[in-house]
Amino acid sequence: VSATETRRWTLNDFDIGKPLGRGKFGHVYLAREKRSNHIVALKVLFKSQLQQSQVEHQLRREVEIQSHLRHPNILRLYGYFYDQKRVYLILEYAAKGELYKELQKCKYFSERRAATYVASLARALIYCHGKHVIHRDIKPENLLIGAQGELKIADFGWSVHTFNRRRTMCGTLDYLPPEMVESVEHDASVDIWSLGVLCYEFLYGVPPFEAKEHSDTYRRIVQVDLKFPPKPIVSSHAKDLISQMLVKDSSQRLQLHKLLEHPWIVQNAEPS
Ligand SMILES: COc1ccc(C(=O)Nc2ccccc2)cc1NC(=O)CCSCc1cnc2[nH]ccc2c1
Repeated sequence: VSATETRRWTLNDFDIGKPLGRGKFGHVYLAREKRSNHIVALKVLFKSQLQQSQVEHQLRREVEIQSHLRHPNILRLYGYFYDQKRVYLILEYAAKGELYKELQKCKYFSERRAATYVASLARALIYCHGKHVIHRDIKPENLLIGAQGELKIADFGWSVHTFNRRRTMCGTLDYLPPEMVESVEHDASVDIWSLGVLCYEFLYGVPPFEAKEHSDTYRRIVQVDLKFPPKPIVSSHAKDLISQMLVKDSSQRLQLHKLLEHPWIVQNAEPS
């Protein structure tokens, strides 16, 4: 299923399997490309809904962004096609499923598992930033697990090229950094903040600024009200790394390449 093939895909090229999930704009199915027997995820989007939500341009831009991204920790978009009523995205299938389900099952991850995931996400984000793409939506719901247990950033519903930064609010508040919650200009350092929130949630099972009311979460984010509970026991290296990422002044946040040299990552992440 090489994306370079400029062939016109049609539905007849695929055997459709079980539903994998339901997104806002449509359903996702397991599918097998008939000639290669390659297993993929086929996302079906209804043109009517895309038009209603005026996201066709965003989808086009996203397909454009995705077609240039090739990284082991970024879910591939192999290609797309459409018919009268629907647009079909041919996506990589992540055999071990959704990360947030795994996190719910384990409550929280070991330091080795958390560090391995954080390191692979850091490498994927360094790669994206190198291509002037900031992701801005790094949260458990947007992460999948590949057949070898590797993490895949899977949803580019909100990725933008840095030159046209948008300020629309996306997803839950929990993962947004102060500059987005206060909707001021932002840059690639938003991904470092979100990675810090994710690292905290991997280790404690809950995001750091969680609160009952949106207004309380908002206040805890802008005040960077960061607290480390006594349980589960987490190493001081891990807390030090999180404290260097969840910094209000985006210019003072730990740089992603520095993260890969942090003692907690060096001592705990599996070699890639
Ligand atoms: C690169 O990825 C994507 C690229 C684009 C879009 C998208 O919909 N863009 C959009 C739509 C409308 C308007 C504007 C933009 C979505 C994804 N990614 C997913 O949807 C992830 C889960 S579907 C795949 C998949 C794989 N492997 C699995 N294993 C278990 C479940 C599962 C599920």
